[in-house]
Amino acid sequence: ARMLSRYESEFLELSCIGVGEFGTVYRCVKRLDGCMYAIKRSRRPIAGSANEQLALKEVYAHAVLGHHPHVVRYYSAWAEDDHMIIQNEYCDGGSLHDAITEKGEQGEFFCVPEMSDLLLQVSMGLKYIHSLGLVHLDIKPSNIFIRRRPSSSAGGEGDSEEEDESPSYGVVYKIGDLGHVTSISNPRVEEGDSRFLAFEVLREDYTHLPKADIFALGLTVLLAAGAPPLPQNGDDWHSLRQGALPSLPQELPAPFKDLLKTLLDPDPTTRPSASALCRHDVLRKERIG
Ligand SMILES: Cn1cc(CCO)c2c3c(c(-c4ccccc4Cl)cc21)C(=O)NC3=O
Repeated sequence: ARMLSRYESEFLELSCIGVGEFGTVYRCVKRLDGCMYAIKRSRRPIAGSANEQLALKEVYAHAVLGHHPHVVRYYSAWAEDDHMIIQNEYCDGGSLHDAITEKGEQGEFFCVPEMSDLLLQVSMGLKYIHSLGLVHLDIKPSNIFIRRRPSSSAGGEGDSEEEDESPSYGVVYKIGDLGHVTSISNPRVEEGDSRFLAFEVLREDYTHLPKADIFALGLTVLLAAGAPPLPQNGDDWHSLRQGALPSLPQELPAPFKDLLKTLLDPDPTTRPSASALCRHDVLRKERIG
């Protein structure tokens, strides 16, 4: 009988939750601990190819990034049967892209408190990534995953983190897909999705890379606000990078709209850092009493 692969012997595959050129993602139960994991299986990249670099960056980044409540947790990675396999935390709430699409189908979109919650949580994740000298470079709704915080859970992520772990909507956002992560100081930039790409990165100006993540986060929040799908190129692509906000199906209060404009400022130095966003009073949850 053929030797069972580690994947087959250690995990029970429950369902396929994503297919792309990156590979296939499955929802699995680990037989030993009975916990659920998201496992991505991709063809082993050609030795020495750009894809191999991307695959290695992802695992290196996860190894360095350790544990944070707003970064998808990494458990293991290995190669077998000509495949690369990475075992990550399973986020049961789908991606932010799914959430935006579902709302859009009902003619709904995120309200300002929900967008503030999203912006604050992802800023905390970016603050952590940037504090370790790394940048994500592919921030977008389909790379932000959701955990629906169980109302009264025994487990859940370690509440020991210093960050405020009491999400107002019972939703926890986590930054995932670290395939484009690179070092701030000596960057090897593999451009992410062009719809979220900051103009200065297209021009290969890598002097403010953390601000490229902030720009992509600004466009991500715009989509949550109900903005139409983003252009991949052309005049609309450029006008979004000259400070013009697209028309939104809701009137945003000035303080929030102005904050969003600073995230999308053509000048990266004007955009707030992730750390500044975490302290921003527009995002502070007013404490009751
Ligand atoms: C398509 N897709 C759907 C999901 C579940 C959302 O409810 C998902 C996850 C991940 C990933 C993922 C992304 C990039 C690299 C590795 C993985 Cl496992 C992809 C996912 C991941 O790392 N954790 C996930 O939950």
